[in-house]
Amino acid sequence: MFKQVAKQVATQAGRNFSTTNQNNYKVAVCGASGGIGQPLSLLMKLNPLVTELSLFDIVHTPGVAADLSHIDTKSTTNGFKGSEELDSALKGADVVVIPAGVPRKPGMTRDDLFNVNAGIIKDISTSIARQCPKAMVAIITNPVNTCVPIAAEILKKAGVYDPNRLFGVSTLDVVRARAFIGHALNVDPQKVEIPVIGGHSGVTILPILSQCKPKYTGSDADIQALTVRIQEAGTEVVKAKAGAGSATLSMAYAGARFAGSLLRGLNGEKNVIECSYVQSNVTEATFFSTPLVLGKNGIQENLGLPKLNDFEKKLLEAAIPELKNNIKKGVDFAKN
Ligand SMILES: NC(=O)C1=CN([C@@H]2O[C@H](COP(=O)(O)OP(=O)(O)OC[C@H]3O[C@@H](n4cnc5c(N)ncnc54)[C@H](O)[C@@H]3O)[C@@H](O)[C@H]2O)C=CC1
Ligand SMILES: O=C([O-])CC(=O)C(=O)O
Repeated sequence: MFKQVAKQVATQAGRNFSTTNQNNYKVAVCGASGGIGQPLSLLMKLNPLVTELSLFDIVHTPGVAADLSHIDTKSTTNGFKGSEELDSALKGADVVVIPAGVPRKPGMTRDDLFNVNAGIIKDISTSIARQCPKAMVAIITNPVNTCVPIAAEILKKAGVYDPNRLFGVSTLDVVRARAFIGHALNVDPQKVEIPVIGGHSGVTILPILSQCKPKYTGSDADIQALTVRIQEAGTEVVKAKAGAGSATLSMAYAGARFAGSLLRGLNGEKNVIECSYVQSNVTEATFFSTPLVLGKNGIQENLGLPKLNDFEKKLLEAAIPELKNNIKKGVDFAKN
């Protein structure tokens, strides 16, 4: 009877669920009081798969948690403040989303954030290894290209690293590509499908416009300009915010979409596909974003490189050395 009802609900929702759904997950947000953290936590509070929302930051989390806890959704919300409460915040989490750390100001590169943010990722990863070694970990903190290898090394040192459960969040690049293409083609951006592969900074961001659906019909000059706009979209926001930080609201949306996809995969939904920056043997770079099928154990299948045209092959060639440097910097930091 229960199975029948569950199947009916799944069919009504138009989704392909298995009938062994758990439907109750603990999500921890680290950096929950920040420009991304607050709206991201709000969106996670609205996710029906979440039953426990754990908010960690070094400031303000009691207030953020009290505020969100008055929303009439089923999840409980708890705030944890300061490094001494990090372990409690992460204990038993199924998904950990990390937007902790400093953002860019005009004139800075993402790599300029390394000195502050590398240590933050190291500390949070160390606690993850102790408190929720099986969690899906989604790193938003920049430089993503370097922070993900740092987390991998820390988890390796603790003997709990599972490359299928560690993700760099590059979803905002896909979200932006869909927005820009949708508006250029005058179609609903939600109907646009486009892989954005590589990493998450400048030339390492590779929008594969040749594989866009519906077909992107711009001229070669349009393709060149749109590619650069997607690669530099973060800087566009940093400049527009004029010293008040970088993308927060669009990132919260993108982060909630990615965390939501991790939860849907965990919950047995089929065909959940996202691009994300993960350990990879698809190219010479040992971390690389490609489309992934997400499932109960994280990455179920890496769908590999989409078909590339000559222009995109050149973009890939330019990205690899930069990515390799970014990755080495993270590995060296964590090893020493
Ligand atoms: N992956 C992506 O596509 C994007 C990444 N980002 C990155 O996300 C990060 C956060 O950006 P914003 O929210 O705008 O910054 P923010 O400064 O508004 O918030 C950061 C939060 O992290 C907290 N924090 C600092 N140290 C911490 C620690 N040790 N543990 C826990 N929390 C700590 C701060 O108290 C603050 O509440 C930045 O590194 C930024 O570059 C931003 C946009 C897009
Ligand atoms: O540009 C930044 O510093 C923040 C970021 O990663 C983005 O908006 O893509």
